[in-house]
Amino acid sequence: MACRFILQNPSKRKLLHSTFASRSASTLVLAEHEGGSIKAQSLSAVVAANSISRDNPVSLLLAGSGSSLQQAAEKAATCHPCISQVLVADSDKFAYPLAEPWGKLIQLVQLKGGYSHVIATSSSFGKNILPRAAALLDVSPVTDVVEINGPNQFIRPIYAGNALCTVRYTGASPCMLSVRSTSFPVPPLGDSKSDGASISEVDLSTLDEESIGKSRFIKLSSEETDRPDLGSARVVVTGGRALKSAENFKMIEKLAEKLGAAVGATRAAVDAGFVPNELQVGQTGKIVAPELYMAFGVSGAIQHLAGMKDSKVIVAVNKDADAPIFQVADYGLVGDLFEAIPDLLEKLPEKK
Ligand SMILES: Cc1cc2nc3c(=O)[nH]c(=O)nc-3n(C[C@H](O)[C@H](O)[C@H](O)COP(=O)(O)OP(=O)(O)OC[C@H]3O[C@@H](n4cnc5c(N)ncnc54)[C@H](O)[C@@H]3O)c2cc1C
Repeated sequence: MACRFILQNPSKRKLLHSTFASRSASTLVLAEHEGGSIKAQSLSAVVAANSISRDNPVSLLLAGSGSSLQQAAEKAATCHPCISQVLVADSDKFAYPLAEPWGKLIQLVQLKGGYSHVIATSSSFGKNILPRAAALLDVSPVTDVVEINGPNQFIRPIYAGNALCTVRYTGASPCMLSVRSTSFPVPPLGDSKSDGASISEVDLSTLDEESIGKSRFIKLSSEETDRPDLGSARVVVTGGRALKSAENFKMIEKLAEKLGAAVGATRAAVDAGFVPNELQVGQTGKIVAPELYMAFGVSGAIQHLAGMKDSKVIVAVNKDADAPIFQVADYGLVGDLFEAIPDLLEKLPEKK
């Protein structure tokens, strides 16, 4: 499969972009930050950027407002030797990741910096922002990349992860990519031997209210939890429809608590109202690849496997010996989860 473009006005495009093949690589990474630090997923995007070519200066774009943005920028400047500069867009307009202002920001930064590649993670942030920025830049993004083989060749899953497709990007610059963070291991923070990248403010004077768009942030509803983030947890405990009720699903939560794990769910469990949508793992949920994935009462439908089959060790408990989950499981127990989970809870030590 090749990415091709239908150019409505090719001469106009030439003003904005040099052709992809003629440029040496330089990459803009769109980074997310929280509590004064870069999110681990964004560090995966840096690792991905670094694998495009050896000589590939990486610029990190951070946007938001307040002191936590500046803290994140300072940490980002030393977090990986390939980062040559950190660009900071400090404005209330970027306090929340709305696609409209972010799209305009990326367009502004790209037109000034002329990057060959723009990379974000395939998180809800990247999925929201990248397509709008790509439309503004008149290019077609390559999404869900799991492997990078040079500046214009990428591997991405298709058919719910049942096949891998090699994409040769033949379009104009920038080549915009969203990458699966689970496929690009995160380096430890602060292990850079370099003195640190330069930090510069993005000149936002040309971004007026009108160009920013009409969307407004209203509110964010999120659950306060001490549990690790599902997308980056080392251990995930998932429950399926077999749990039967939200009350029973609490067993999964208790087990996760004892193991210091994140909680996951199948779509059937989410649709039945046992847990909120943000816990769904799979094709239309989160993609995870923890060191240990434990699945209780999960059949292993193809759409669920698409979100977890790259986990290092998979443990499945299902009373049906023919359940497809056992085809990907490293350890399987044919049995009743209503016996297995209480047994585990009893035998596991209390979390300190
Ligand atoms: C376009 C599309 C996108 C989708 N996206 C997703 C997605 O992102 N994520 C996702 O998960 N699904 C997704 N689905 C749905 C998917 O096809 C399955 O329907 C869903 O994953 C099934 O969830 P489940 O395994 O919990 O339920 P079921 O398939 O009903 O399986 C329940 C399992 O529990 C076992 N069981 C029952 N009782 C017990 C017990 N007491 N002890 C132990 N085992 C027991 C049964 O043997 C069975 O294997 C999608 C579907 C479509 C069409």
